[in-house]
Amino acid sequence: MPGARAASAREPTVALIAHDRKKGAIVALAREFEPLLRRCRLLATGTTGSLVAHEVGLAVECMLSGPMGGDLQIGARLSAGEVDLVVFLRDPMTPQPHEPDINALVRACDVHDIPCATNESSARMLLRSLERDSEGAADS
Ligand SMILES: O=C(CO)COP(=O)(O)O
Repeated sequence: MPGARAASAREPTVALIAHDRKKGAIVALAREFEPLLRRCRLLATGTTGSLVAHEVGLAVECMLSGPMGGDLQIGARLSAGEVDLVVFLRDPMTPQPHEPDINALVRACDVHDIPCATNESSARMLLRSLERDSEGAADS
């Protein structure tokens, strides 16, 4: 996958983002993949990042909170080639005031062909794949 492109040259950068009703799910995912995520560079929107850092003890570079422009900041980093994988647990049941920013980030993933998981099952698949890639890189 495209994320593997950069994984061999440097540690992969993973962006973590979750809407409020998905905060518990992102913390659970971060706990589940903690050994992998510890070997990655992590970016996150503000509240998500603080929560993951506090609850799981991972080092996270926090952007602004999503509604204040954090999704756009991650989109800019991604467009500059600095993000390898995005986990964006969106809440499909709650309208968001910054819907255009959310769409812009998901669009940036499509424009730059960066894997983007928007639910927990797909996040697990992508993170497992990254895990396998990083184990392969460690073996070679
Ligand atoms: O709103 C978000 C993503 O669109 C998430 O932002 P926070 O992590 O700051 O809650």
